[in-house]
Amino acid sequence: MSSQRKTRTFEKRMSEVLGIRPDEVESVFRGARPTSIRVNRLLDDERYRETVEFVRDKAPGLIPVDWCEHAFLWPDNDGFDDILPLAHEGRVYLQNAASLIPPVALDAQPGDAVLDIASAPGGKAFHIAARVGNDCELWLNDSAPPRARKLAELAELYGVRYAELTTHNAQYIDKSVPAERFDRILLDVQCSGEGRVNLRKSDALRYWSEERIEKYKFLQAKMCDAAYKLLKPGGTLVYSTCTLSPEEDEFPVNKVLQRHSDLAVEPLGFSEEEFLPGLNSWRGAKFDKRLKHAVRVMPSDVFEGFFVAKVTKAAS
Ligand SMILES: C[S@@+](CC[C@H](N)C(=O)[O-])C[C@H]1O[C@@H](n2cnc3c(N)ncnc32)[C@H](O)[C@@H]1O
Repeated sequence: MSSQRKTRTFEKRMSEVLGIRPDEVESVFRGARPTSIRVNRLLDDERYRETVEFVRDKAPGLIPVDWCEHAFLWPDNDGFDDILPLAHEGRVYLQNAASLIPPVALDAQPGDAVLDIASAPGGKAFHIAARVGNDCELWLNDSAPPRARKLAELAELYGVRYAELTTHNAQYIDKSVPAERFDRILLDVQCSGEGRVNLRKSDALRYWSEERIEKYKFLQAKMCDAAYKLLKPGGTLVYSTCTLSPEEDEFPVNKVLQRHSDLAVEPLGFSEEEFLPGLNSWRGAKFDKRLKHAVRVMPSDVFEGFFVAKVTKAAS
């Protein structure tokens, strides 16, 4: 497909998904989304305080995130060169603010058994560990061995303790890991990445296609089903993507809701103006009404496009 035709296909799809005109899509997907800063709460108290003071001094435009402790929006990314070395020392984690949502939604508690099924490079897993001061039994998994090795290095840098690091394929992970083992599971899957598309770049859609979306859709549904089996009764599963196509967002969650009657979709409990409810239909497919509690993050000057659903399993 020519790149112009691909761009038109993308614009048409995103205009339908976001409820905007095709000619408005370019302005939504026009830009570099700034990184946010999460100060690593696993640092000792003094180093933590020093780090907060340093970043606030070098980046006076920081805005604390009211639903996420130790994190700041950084709209202008002013002072970036001063702050970047802190990331190389494990003192801050730099990522788009949308990536702060899943660990907060997961809300792991001290002592929980937690599995992050697609962990690398580790931003969300490290955030989960930091929220409970390493007081959880954290299992990390990523099917790509080189990425898993990097994850192990970064976990050490950020002072994150984990119980296991495995390289299972998420869609079959239930064959290797005991059933009903975890209180909390994060499934932050590989996706078509539409939330990160910057249409100003000539190769922005190089890896994007509707065929790829169809392929991911079935894989992601299998991953959700495998994750369901590993979740304890009373446990919480957070499913997230950095994409906006309903095939990769509502569809896999809808499938797992259809298959298992003991699941519910919970509201996240915090919000931003970019947070929109999950869809209840898409191109003829109807979704479970409870998916309105899922959150689609509209791309903005702060957030990348993102999707998060918080699913709970009834206690037995
Ligand atoms: C969106 S990234 C995860 C980002 C990570 N959660 C974080 O916060 O840093 C998706 C990850 O899934 C891994 N992956 C891809 N296919 C997989 C599969 N079938 N099973 C498990 N992991 C997979 C990729 O190697 C990649 O690291």
